[in-house]
Amino acid sequence: MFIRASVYVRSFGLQRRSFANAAANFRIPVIDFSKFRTAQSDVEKKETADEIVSAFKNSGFIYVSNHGIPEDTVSNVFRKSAEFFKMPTDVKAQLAWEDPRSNRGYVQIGRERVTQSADADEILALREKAPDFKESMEIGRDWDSVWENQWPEESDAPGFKKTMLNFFQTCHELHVEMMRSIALGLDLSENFFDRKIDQQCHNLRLLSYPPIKRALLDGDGQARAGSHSDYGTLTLLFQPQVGGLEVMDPQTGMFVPATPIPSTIVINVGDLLARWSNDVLRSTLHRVVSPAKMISSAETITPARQSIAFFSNPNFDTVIECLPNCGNEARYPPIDTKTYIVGRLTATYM
Ligand SMILES: O=C(O)CCC(=O)C(=O)O
Ligand SMILES: [Fe+2]
Repeated sequence: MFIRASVYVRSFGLQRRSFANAAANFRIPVIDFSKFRTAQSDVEKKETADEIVSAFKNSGFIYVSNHGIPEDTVSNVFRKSAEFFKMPTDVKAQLAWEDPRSNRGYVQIGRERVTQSADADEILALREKAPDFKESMEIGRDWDSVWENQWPEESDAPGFKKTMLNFFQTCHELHVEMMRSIALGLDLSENFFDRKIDQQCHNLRLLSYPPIKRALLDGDGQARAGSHSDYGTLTLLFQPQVGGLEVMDPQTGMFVPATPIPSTIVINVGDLLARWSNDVLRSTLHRVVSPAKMISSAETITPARQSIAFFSNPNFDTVIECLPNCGNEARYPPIDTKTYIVGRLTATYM
């Protein structure tokens, strides 16, 4: 099954215009992952793996249904996340994100400006002019020998830590299965990635986008999250019903809404997996803007939005170099995961 991309796209000035034909070929397919997990034969497994890899080659994004994470689990994580962000600002500020090598803690509105730019001055100018209008809480593996998570007091956020740690593990397990499907889809052995991704060097990000005047959000260059690609291997994105996520159609360069589909997870390829695959798999630009559907034409406030992103990474010491079956000539020199990820984070935070 394929979802038709909406006919609405935005120019950078964020006015809506209709490009029905131009956007018509862009598809984010819905993949039924139970067909992979419960496949009766290798042939059956490979069929789903091929579907996934084909989508990652084309759009870089898929919706995954029957992913195995119970709805209750996801709604509980959303609930605990909402409780966290409701804590007083000074309590959250004590948990502040401090170091890109740790990438853990609370990030207040305006500290991050995601962008494709690698130029420090340009990023600073963007951040001053139009910071991302969001706050986030970043959580890493809890047993790291150097970096500690910034947990709130149990009395301030009851059950928060336990919920998030369980969810971290759940997402890790799904990501391992996904990477197995990618291995098969690239004609590698199913367990090719297993030992390279087993140290859980991931980042669970809780996101909260406060209500904001639509006119402000639609201002020049302003967004809830500016146009960017993700850094790691795969991002598992749990979207709310409030829309706003848009994905760039690589053929036309236009952004199209990735309309929320209940019970699915949006999964996209990050830059490191694109690099690992010698650009066979696509890391696609995306952003979060005010949702396309207005409650009424008189609506002036964009409703609050919450989302949960699990950014999965290879082990920090895994060297990323051109995978087998991904072309004869490597486009990029080898790089270890830690150098790459910490470098990207250093550029986007202040
Ligand atoms: O909130 C969302 O839906 C997407 C967020 C995102 O793309 C990111 O944090 O990298
Ligand atoms: Fe993203």
